[in-house]
Amino acid sequence: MSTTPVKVAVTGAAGQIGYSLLFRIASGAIFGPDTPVELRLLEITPALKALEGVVMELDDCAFPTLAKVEIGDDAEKMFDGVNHALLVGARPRGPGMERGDLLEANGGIFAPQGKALNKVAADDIRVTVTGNPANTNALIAMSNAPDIPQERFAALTRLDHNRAISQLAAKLGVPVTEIRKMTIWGNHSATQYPDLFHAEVGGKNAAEAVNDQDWLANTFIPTVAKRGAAIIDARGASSAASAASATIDHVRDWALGTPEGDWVSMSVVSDGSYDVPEGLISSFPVTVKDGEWEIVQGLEIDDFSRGKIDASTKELAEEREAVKGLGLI
Ligand SMILES: NC(=O)c1ccc[n+]([C@@H]2O[C@H](COP(=O)([O-])OP(=O)(O)OC[C@H]3O[C@@H](n4cnc5c(N)ncnc54)[C@H](O)[C@@H]3O)[C@@H](O)[C@H]2O)c1
Ligand SMILES: O=C(O)C[C@H](O)C(=O)O
Repeated sequence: MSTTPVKVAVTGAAGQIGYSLLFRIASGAIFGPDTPVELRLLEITPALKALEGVVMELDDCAFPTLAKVEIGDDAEKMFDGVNHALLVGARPRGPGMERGDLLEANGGIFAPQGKALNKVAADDIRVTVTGNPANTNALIAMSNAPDIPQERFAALTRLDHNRAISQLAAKLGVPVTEIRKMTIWGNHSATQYPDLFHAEVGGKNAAEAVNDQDWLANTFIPTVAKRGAAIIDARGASSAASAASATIDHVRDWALGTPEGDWVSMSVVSDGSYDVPEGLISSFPVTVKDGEWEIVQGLEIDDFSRGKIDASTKELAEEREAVKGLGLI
């Protein structure tokens, strides 16, 4: 086992997602069995007692890969020297709300956290935002951290990506392992566009394998895009274990690379690729090598897909204007 632990900060560590996420990270699910991790857990002051209980449970697991755990309510202390920051801590939406409705309540969390990361994080810091509205919260954190390269900020659309794979596999009666090159475009919101035209099933085009435009447009896309709301409706609380699992998948692939012949969906800063306005944090198909992501280039975008991508990025542009208005960027 290597001796230098990877330092991973998790915010909102006493919350629902935290309760799934921490144990997976500590058990080596991101960096593997030979890399120790040090956890830095940030919470608001009233949640620190509950967090102490979670740390007692982490201790009781005796994970060989867990080198150290620190907890606290001071972002600058918790983020000091961290290599990965998983920004989960934010209020979840309730029934009848859209994620964008959380902008005012949650946006304010990400400006000071961006500033703290800018000041004290390690030079190789990578920041993943799970807390909603994830894309615009990532934009806020990025905009408040001018010394960290913009490419080091990402928002989570891996849960949507995994949901899309699962729905497609169920429709075609194939294992999820048959599915490659799934893409979520745009915002982690009801306007997101899960794209079957570039996905593959057993090496063949997924839209052709489905051969049912009505299912694709009127069942598949809304089922994936509204899955979060369906879970809130059924569970009375927003997705937690699946969100934690997607966060693990996202950080692992960012750190260790994407598999040959496949790509993943990550919300990253747009360089204008696919006519997504520059500077927005929008979901794209990406490959990762040596810790650096690249947007997959050269995919043909037909009129149907164009309309869907434009609708979602228009919403992201509106969210950007809203947080400008709130003075957060
Ligand atoms: N991107 C995605 O795919 C996805 C999926 C599921 C949930 N989410 C979002 O993740 C967020 C967390 O969800 P949850 O179910 O764990 O919520 P939760 O309410 O159970 O936990 C949130 C935790 O964040 C803490 N917190 C609040 N402000 C903080 C701050 N400034 N610093 C540190 N911690 C702070 C709270 O004390 C709480 O313990 C929500 O915004 C939810 O909507 C995103
Ligand atoms: O839907 C939500 O509000 C939670 C999360 O973003 C999800 O997609 O499950």
